[in-house]
Amino acid sequence: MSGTVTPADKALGITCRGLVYIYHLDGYDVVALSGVDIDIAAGESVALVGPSGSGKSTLVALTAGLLRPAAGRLHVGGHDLVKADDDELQRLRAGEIGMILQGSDRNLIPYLSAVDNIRFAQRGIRRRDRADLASPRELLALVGIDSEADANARISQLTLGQRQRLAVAVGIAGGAGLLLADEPTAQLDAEARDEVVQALLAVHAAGHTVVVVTHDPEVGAHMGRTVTIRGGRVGSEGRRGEDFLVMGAGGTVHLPPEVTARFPAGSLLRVAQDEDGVVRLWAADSGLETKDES
Ligand SMILES: Nc1ncnc2c1ncn2[C@@H]1O[C@H](COP(=O)(O)OP(=O)(O)OP(=O)(O)O)[C@@H](O)[C@H]1O
Repeated sequence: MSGTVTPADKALGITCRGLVYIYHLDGYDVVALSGVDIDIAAGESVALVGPSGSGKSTLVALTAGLLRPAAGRLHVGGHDLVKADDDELQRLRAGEIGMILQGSDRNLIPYLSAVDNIRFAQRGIRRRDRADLASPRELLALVGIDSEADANARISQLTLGQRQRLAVAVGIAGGAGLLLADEPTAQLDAEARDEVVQALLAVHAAGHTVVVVTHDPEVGAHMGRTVTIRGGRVGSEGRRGEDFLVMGAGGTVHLPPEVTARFPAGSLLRVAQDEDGVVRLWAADSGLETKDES
């Protein structure tokens, strides 16, 4: 895969502070995100992982401007997505923010060829900016779709893996500095999954920020960082195979389930810091309390 598409100066970072999102259903509300604090630097590659229903898709949909936060702050590059009006959000989605939705049939126009899918994605870009865009064949080469036959094939003639790689190319076709991908390797076998990962890495190497929602540890392992979303918040963060808790705004820390299982909701906890920097946490009514106070 070549790396000819280089918008390094265009990569966009993400900042979320206390981000809240609530789905309103008949008669009741579902709090999908309950205060997400996250910083993703321009040019990073990040996997969002975590249990089903923890809020990963909601977070990327907000970041793509497809949903609007109920509270909190959300910036993508220099854009304030809370304040942006509908026109600005639409412009961002057409150009600066690329999104691969969950489900392989939602990102491509089935009756167009691979090349025409990319051309279609580029039609929304202002004429004067179009000259700066990579050509469809450059974008296809970047994601490993090199042959003339595949470039001109209709979507139905491509394998599922090729379609997902094409969706990656379509995602950045408008010059996006940020590519968001929601479960891009679901339903793929290991070989096709690895090819999609290579396509995402090529896009990242070409200078784009890449954020991938995934349940697949193999996918997460290839990203620079993994962020675990748990119960609508950032639970922990993985770097080079090690998992860390993340200090949130105002000193909030989301403890891992094996720790919270030991402390029922409403438990009173004591916190102490040793001289060597180790922070200890224990229940106020445990034996340790007496021991420590002696
Ligand atoms: N359209 C919707 N209407 C109501 N509730 C929703 C809707 N979409 C998601 N939810 C709820 O919001 C919460 C977060 O869902 P979300 O899809 O963001 O999680 P997720 O981590 O992406 O899950 P998965 O890994 O299964 O895709 C869940 O409780 C889910 O049931």
